[in-house]
Amino acid sequence: MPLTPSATRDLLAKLGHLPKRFLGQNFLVDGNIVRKSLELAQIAPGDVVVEVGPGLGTLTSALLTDGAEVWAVEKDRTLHAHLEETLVVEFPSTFHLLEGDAIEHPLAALPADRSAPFKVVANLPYAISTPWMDAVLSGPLPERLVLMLQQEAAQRYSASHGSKQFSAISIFLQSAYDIAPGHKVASGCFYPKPDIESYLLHLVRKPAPFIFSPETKALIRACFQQRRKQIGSLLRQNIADSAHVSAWLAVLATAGLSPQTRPEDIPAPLWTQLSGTTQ
Ligand SMILES: C[S@@+](CC[C@H](N)C(=O)[O-])C[C@H]1O[C@@H](n2cnc3c(N)ncnc32)[C@H](O)[C@@H]1O
Repeated sequence: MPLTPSATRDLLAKLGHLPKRFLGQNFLVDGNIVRKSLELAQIAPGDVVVEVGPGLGTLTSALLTDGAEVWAVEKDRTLHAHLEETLVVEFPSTFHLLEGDAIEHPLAALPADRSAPFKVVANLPYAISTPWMDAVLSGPLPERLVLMLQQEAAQRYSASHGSKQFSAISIFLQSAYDIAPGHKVASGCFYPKPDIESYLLHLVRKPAPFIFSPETKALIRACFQQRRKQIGSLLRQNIADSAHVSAWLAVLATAGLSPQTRPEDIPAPLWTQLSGTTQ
């Protein structure tokens, strides 16, 4: 698989394919980043791995060569066809490739009987990273994820309460995963070079991960859409049952937080307790 900008350019020319910006087609061309991704994911022979957007197959071929069983979903028809003719032929029993959208198939159609345990390794198309992550957090949960992300998304996912980046996705993610400090990745590691900063983030599932119900997720999202408002009025505005509102406020009071607190100042672990009061 191509690992230099010129080899990538040549392969794209051979395929008659121009990288599509709207599909986030910035292909990895740096062997160190590929190795680092596999190392962080602790890939061992026999591991089941989901990949979103295999593209020209750079990460995919390293995963397959290291003995992983890969389930991948690629939206681009030309790239999907190229992989069908190359890696699917080379690894017929360990490479499972789906042509489709990762938002509809966040785990690349990984069957339930192959999903315990599994990992995710992906150089994500940046436009879908948060909706895809949100879909993955509905479970079954990967034990480990190594993700190439836009720096801004990586900061949002790992943000602490009290910061501007702290948001609903920070809460959902941090309630299920421990997030290791990420690595900044230079734009020269991709072809074509992206005009945004990239970050390699590494997430490890918590021993007792918390999955929010769809109703509680919607409520938390509604609170963060008006993040400058006070939690007391946000709860009254979004919950019809006043007993629920009182129960949530009582949990906050136990933690020393008043109804005047803003959503961004409530720590992630408290939101999981608040969630319990609605069930
Ligand atoms: C950043 S590139 C990564 C390519 C390759 N994995 C690499 O590291 O070189 C993102 C890939 O995701 C694919 N893609 C974009 N949107 C997608 C979607 N909604 N579902 C599945 N694949 C998608 C693109 O076609 C592209 O191949």
